[in-house]
Amino acid sequence: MITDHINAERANAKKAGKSGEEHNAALLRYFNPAGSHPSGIMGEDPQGVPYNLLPLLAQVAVGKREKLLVFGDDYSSKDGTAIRDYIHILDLARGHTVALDHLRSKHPGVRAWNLGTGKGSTVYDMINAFSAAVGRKLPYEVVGRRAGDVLDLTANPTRANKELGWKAERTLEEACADLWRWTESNPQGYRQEPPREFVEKLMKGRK
Ligand SMILES: O=c1ccn([C@@H]2O[C@H](COP(=O)(O)OP(=O)(O)O[C@H]3O[C@H](CO)[C@@H](O)[C@H](O)[C@H]3O)[C@@H](O)[C@H]2O)c(=O)[nH]1
Repeated sequence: MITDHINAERANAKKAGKSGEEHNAALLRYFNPAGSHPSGIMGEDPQGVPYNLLPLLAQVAVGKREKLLVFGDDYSSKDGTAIRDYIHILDLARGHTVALDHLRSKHPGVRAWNLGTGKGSTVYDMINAFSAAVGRKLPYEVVGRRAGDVLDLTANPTRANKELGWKAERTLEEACADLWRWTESNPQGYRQEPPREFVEKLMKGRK
C-alpha cells in the first residue's frame, strides 16, 4: 500500500514537471526483536499471555510461569529446535534512523531492507543464553510444533549492510542480559516507578 502511494505521488509529481524525489519510503523487515534498553528502565511489558519466546522465558525466570513449552524438537536443525534471527532492539532502532537518513540523502523511492543479524539461533540456544543471564537453568518441556512455525527464519542483511552502512552489533548475550535487567528490576513493568539508581545513571550519561 505504501509502495503504491509513493509511486503514485512520484508519478503525479513527474506529470506536473517536478522530480517527485521527496517521496520515499523504507520497508523495514524485522526479524526477531530481542532485549531491552540497557538502562534497565525501558522494556517490553506484555499484557496477558505473551506470544513470543523471550518474553515467555522472562516470565518463567520471575516465576510467573512454571516452565517454557518448547514447540517441537524434531526440526532438522543442530538440536532439533527451530531457528530464528534474534536482533537487539537497539540495533533494530538504529536501523530505522539510518534508513531515514538514507531516504533523505539518496531519495531511493521505495526500498526494502532486512533488519537482522544474519545469524540463526535455535530455541535451545535461547534458553541457554537467557539461563546464563539469569544465573540458573530455566525449566522447559518439549511439546508439539506450533501451527504455522517454520524451521528457519534467518535474515540476509547484506543489502542493509551495504546500502545503509548498518550492521547489527550487539550480541545475543547482551540482549539477554538487558532483558533480564529490565525484567528483574521492574516486576510490575510500567505500573511502577523504575529503580531510581538506573534513572540517575541514565541522566548522568546524558549530560
Ligand atoms: O512458548 C514458546 C514460544 C515460541 N517458541 C519458539 O520460539 C521461536 C520463536 O518464536 P516467536 O518468538 O513466537 O517468534 P516467531 O515464531 O519467529 O514469530 C514472529 O514472526 C512471525 C512471522 O515470521 C510473526 O507472525 C510473529 O508475530 C512474530 O512474533 C519459534 O521457533 C517458536 O516455535 C517456543 O518454542 N515456545
